[in-house]
Amino acid sequence: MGPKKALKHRLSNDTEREFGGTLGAVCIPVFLPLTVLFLICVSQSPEASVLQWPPCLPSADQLWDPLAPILLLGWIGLHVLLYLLPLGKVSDGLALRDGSRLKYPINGFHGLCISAVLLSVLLGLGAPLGYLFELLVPLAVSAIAVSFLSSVYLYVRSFWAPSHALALGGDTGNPLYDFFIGRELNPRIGNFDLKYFCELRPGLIGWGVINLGMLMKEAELRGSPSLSMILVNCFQLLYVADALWNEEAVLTTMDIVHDGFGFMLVFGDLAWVPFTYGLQASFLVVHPQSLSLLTAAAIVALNGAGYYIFRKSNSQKNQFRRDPTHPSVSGLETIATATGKRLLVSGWWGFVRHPNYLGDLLMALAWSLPCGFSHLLPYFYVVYFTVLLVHREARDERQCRAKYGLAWDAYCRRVPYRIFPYIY
Ligand SMILES: NC(=O)C1=CN([C@@H]2O[C@H](COP(=O)(O)OP(=O)(O)OC[C@H]3O[C@@H](n4cnc5c(N)ncnc54)[C@H](OP(=O)(O)O)[C@@H]3O)[C@@H](O)[C@H]2O)C=CC1
Ligand SMILES: CC(C)CCC[C@@H](C)[C@H]1CC=C2C3=C(CC[C@@]21C)[C@@]1(C)CC[C@H](O)C(C)(C)[C@@H]1CC3
Repeated sequence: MGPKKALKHRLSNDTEREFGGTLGAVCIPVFLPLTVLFLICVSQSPEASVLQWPPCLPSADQLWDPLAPILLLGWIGLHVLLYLLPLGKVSDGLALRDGSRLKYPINGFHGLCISAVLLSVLLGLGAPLGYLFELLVPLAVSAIAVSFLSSVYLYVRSFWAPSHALALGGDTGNPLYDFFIGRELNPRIGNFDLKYFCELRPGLIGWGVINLGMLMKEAELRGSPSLSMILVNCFQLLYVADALWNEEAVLTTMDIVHDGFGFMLVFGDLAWVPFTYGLQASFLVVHPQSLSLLTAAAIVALNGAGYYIFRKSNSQKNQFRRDPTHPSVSGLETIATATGKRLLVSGWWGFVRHPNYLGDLLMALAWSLPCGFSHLLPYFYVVYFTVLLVHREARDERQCRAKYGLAWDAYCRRVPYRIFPYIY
């Protein structure tokens, strides 16, 4: 067997399959879109019960509104234009397997600001943003349809990509699994990077706009937005703005460096994030909560603590990976690995092995608490996110052990807890 054939053979047979392998790849694309529709429906129903039987699902006539695909495609089109604007700097991604580095525009925050200005103009002209509440289900249906169509396009075009441009785990030869997990690592049309574009722009900023729509709806119904709604909007907008302000850091995340671009990420970016991450806001439209100033202050403090840990730890690692001699990280204790890269064992990364996940989870809790304790639905994000991050931590751990071998074991002995100190 020639070396090329041998590599293909190894990838088809030995590649460890993620997310339950073929079964997961068949079930997730059916189950998760239904979950999105179910959760929106529950959040808008008077009972808001996730345990209700039969489960709450929108009726056929609620699924479609011709305005939804127009708004969605217009929104994506706007962000394509904003991505192409020659604003901000251009940054290099990490080195690819063939040694080359791709170039990425760092202008997502400009995109957010321009979207905010356009939205303010529309609101000034009397655009009924609160109508997004009624449009949520048809918009989600359109986003799901766009995710499926885009994933088919990505799968088909990946057969024209050279083998070094494929994700290591995405070329197993099983069409269902490869469609789901993504074959091509960095699919591009010219210089336009499809994965990088979807990761931070239409879905993430769309999430902020949907939240604002829920706030306007609440103001329409009750005269003014509630303190709970304001907190949820501010916390989640801070998260979105932070991601775009630190856009360059996304170039070193697992999604960009390691994962192929297939259904999982396309759907995650375009449908899952905008329509499930802000469920607290649509819940609050129908289920108003009263919040004392003291409770609100405690929740703000929790979100602040979570944000501080999340931001500081992500920035520390990013700085260390980009320039380990920088004064802010040069004094930290590290251990050497056989790859030449070093691992931090003091500072945030000496506290637990994933301090950034800890901060993210504290914020997730702070986003749900303004909704009170009467229903489970607002806590969906905390539960889902805990599962996602525990699973993600295990994937990362496997990859780091394969990459760093004994040095990774030494790091684990030195920093025994993964996410929660003394617990996990
Ligand atoms: N809101 C959401 O839905 C989601 C949010 N997130 C957030 O995204 C952020 C990024 O997360 P993610 O991409 O999963 O991974 P991380 O940013 O945690 O990166 C993991 C990588 O960091 C490097 N690393 C690990 N330990 C050390 C160390 N001690 N010293 C130096 N480098 C180390 C390794 O890569 P290498 O050594 O190769 O550099 C490892 O593969 C997190 O804050 C997370 O909470 C993530 C998923 C979903
Ligand atoms: C559909 C499945 C259940 C799972 C899909 C997972 C995706 C939704 C997430 C995988 C990694 C993500 C990241 C962010 C959003 C969610 C997805 C796409 C992120 C952009 C959120 C903002 C953060 O600041 C970040 C660090 C930039 C995140 C990067 C990872």
